[in-house]
Amino acid sequence: MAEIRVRIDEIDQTLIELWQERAALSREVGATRMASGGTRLVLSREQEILERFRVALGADGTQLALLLLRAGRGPL
Ligand SMILES: O=C(O)C(=O)C[C@]1(C(=O)O)C=C[C@@H](O)C=C1
Repeated sequence: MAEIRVRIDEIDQTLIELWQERAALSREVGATRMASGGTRLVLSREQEILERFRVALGADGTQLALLLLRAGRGPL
């Protein structure tokens, strides 16, 4: 049981780091696009991402993807 908890904690730490990395990359892409006159959001891309998470994880995947997208773009 202790061993399993060690692995769970490792996974959680990786998830936290990936979350932070994704949010930073998302902000970078958004800033680059806006600097060249583009839009802040790309809804077709967001749909693709939502669909990928939904197919892989079901309804929870959709909720997770919504949170990921929100973390990258900040408040609307
Ligand atoms: O892929 C992009 O073009 C992004 O800007 C990244 C991202 C994302 O976080 O996945 C963020 C905002 C856009 O609306 C779509 C996707």
